[in-house]
Amino acid sequence: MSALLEVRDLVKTFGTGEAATRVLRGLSLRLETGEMAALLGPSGSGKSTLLTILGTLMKPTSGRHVMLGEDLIAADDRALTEFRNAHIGFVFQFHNLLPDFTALENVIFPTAVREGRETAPARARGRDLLARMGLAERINFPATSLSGGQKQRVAVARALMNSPELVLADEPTGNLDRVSAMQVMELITQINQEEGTTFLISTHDDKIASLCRRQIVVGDGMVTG
Ligand SMILES: Nc1ncnc2c1ncn2[C@@H]1O[C@H](COP(=O)(O)OP(=O)(O)OP(=O)(O)O)[C@@H](O)[C@H]1O
Repeated sequence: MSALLEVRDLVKTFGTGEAATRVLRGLSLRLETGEMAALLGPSGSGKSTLLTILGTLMKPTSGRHVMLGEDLIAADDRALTEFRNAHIGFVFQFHNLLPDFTALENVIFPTAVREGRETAPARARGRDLLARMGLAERINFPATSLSGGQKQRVAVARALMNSPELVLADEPTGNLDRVSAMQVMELITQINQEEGTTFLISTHDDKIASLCRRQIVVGDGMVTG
């Protein structure tokens, strides 16, 4: 395996002066290509902050951040947006689907916006991903008519649309019942194994974490295990 990304000595401080909160305190982490890792740690330990930085949605106060050989600290906003669109997918606890759009429209919408139109290859990729998520029968159903677990599977398909090397998932099963959570994890595992997509999944659930080959524990703003 080779390094997909590495962060070193990450510090993130929110606010200034007496109100300053140092959330990350010199965190270092390396993720190899093809890993499937759980991100664990108590509430407030900095998991979401770390995922936001790894997703290039926010820069750290200081530290190094390299992914696919690119120095993301030096990159400007435009370069970061391009990098993120090409290489990183996101799944959140709340799926954020557009309620009046169908499952397929939700999956291809971000790509269609970026490309300025809906292309036939994008529709084909969207259909294929939804079929792999077990949603072949639901492709043209509006998002509102889907169950919580089905919506989250649409969100996973959306994250995979551009074949990202890295998917960051912030408590993707936090809002699901056990059966739906396991289905989502099975599909993630399958994509990880078949396509070599790297997943970093934050969770409070030990059962979910145990399905990942690696467990990364964050405590007090650093990796503790
Ligand atoms: N934009 C912000 N401004 C100020 N403080 C923030 C901001 N974002 C996060 N924090 C603080 O940083 C700390 C870590 O938050 P973060 O959401 O990263 O933790 P977490 O480990 O993901 O927690 P949880 O498991 O509850 O989701 C918290 O104390 C939070 O209040």
